[in-house]
Amino acid sequence: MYHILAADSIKEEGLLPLLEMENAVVYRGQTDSGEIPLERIDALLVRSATKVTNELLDRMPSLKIVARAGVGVDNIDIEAATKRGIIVVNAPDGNTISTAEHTFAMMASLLRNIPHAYASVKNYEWKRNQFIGSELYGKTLGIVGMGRIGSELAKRAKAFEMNVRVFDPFLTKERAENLGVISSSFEDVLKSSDIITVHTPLTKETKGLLNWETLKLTKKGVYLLNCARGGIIDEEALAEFIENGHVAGAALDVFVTEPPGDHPLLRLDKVIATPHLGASTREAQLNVATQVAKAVRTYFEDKPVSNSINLPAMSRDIYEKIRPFHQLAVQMGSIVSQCLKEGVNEISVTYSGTVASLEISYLTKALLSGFFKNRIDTSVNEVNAVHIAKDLGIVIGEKVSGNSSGYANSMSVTVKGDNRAFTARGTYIEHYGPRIVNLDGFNIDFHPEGNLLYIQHMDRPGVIGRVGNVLGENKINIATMQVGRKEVGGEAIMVLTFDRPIEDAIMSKLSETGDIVSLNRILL
Ligand SMILES: NC(=O)c1ccc[n+]([C@@H]2O[C@H](COP(=O)([O-])OP(=O)(O)OC[C@H]3O[C@@H](n4cnc5c(N)ncnc54)[C@H](O)[C@@H]3O)[C@@H](O)[C@H]2O)c1
Ligand SMILES: O=C(O)CC[C@@H](O)C(=O)O
Repeated sequence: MYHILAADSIKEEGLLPLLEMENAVVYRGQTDSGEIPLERIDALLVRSATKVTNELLDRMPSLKIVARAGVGVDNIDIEAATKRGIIVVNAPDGNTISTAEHTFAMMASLLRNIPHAYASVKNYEWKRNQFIGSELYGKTLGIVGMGRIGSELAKRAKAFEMNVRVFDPFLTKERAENLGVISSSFEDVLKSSDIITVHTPLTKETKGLLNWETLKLTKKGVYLLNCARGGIIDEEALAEFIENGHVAGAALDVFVTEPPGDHPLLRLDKVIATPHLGASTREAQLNVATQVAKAVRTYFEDKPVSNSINLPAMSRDIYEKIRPFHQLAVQMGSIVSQCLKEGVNEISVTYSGTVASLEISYLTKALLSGFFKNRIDTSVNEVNAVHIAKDLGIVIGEKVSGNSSGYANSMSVTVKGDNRAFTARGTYIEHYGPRIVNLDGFNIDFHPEGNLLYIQHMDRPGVIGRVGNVLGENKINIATMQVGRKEVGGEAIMVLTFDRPIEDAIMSKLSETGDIVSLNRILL
């Protein structure tokens, strides 16, 4: 049974994909209410109120997925989640239109004094001269951050015949042309805009993007808007620039601390504000809740989850192509881990043939998860495998090669330890499934599954028979057996599969049969 917590008043209707699951129980409530069995929760759905901190994650040891019903994930400690192997997903486009419309409404309200005029009329006043505003028509709107919301806002501004200048370091010339906007430098946007609005995520780079220095570059009488995240415009600097008359007014939907309490900006008449309402429409809330509920359900159904923040994005089509190799990668990681029983310093994976054109970084992560599974206590998966490798000081290599050794596709992994290295090569053959075709330089061909025994021995008459005898005497049935050698009379290998694991006592007997170099049980 999966235990799912939907916090932060996520729209109930959107939870339907989860409520319909027979093997899930959905709790509603806050993580700090004391009423939720946090230690049992497998999936956590949040909006912006819940802060998914390292401490909260410590109290949720069963957590596997955090789903943010919205865009910004700055309320989630992604690093801490990733280290624990917790997948983080968001709903990136469900509230785009709502937020763009809200920003537009804020802009119009600000320039036409609507909140102030409304309050005055409600106070039975009729002061028409006091609320003279400005037209949007012909004004230059500077948009900082031309992603989903910035782009939708630009379209609306164009419809109002505004000039749109934008700054986004990742905006291509072609996209700017398609949107009919002028792509400029940040400085140029600051200097030329009558109204500036920010639509970037809150990151180390964007925190205080508009600050004491950059605000000086703006036009006197500029209007500023922040419907993205508190702190992108430095709040203290903004208050000062409004008070000294440089900034004509500001519209804020977001604050560094929410709710902002008795905030200096709220005492200023030229500031209009809403309580983080950008995404607060029925449509957006249904969209984002449905998107994340579907993502969580998909995850529990063991299917690829789109919109993951800490895994490569993958469509269903791409996943279907990668799926067979994914299983092979996990098995290969596990095989090399069990065959080289010592600390490793380096793991290098080489892809060739058809697999090389797929999302190989995902396969490398899968291989690492297979490698670490039997080595460390922490639950390890594609999300945290690279972190774990880094923490252990293991160097990860990943490359594509033109040499697939005659196979349509091939994956090869070499692990280097303090004393020796070990290599395995695998391939996926249509209708046959995954095959291991080389172990430690020996050509072989076996299906990587179940209880295996990997024996390195001298290529001498009688070795195979003696191994068979020991197993037969101990009533162990050999399911399959493959042999490989490099040269006659040199070293050779056997890979045997069984219906049950081989006990320690039998391993000792096998090691004593003569001409055995090494024995390794492999459990896949
Ligand atoms: N007020 C609300 O309720 C509400 C609702 C939704 C989103 N948001 C906020 O709006 C932000 C934008 O949302 P979106 O869906 O458009 O995201 P997005 O990822 O589509 O767009 C963000 C854009 O910012 C650009 N960017 C990043 N760093 C930049 C920098 N230093 N300078 C200029 N541009 C930079 C990126 O290239 C990207 O194009 C979100 O991160 C979220 O914090 C707020
Ligand atoms: O949950 C909300 O209402 C806010 C969402 C918004 O800030 C976002 O980043 O998507």
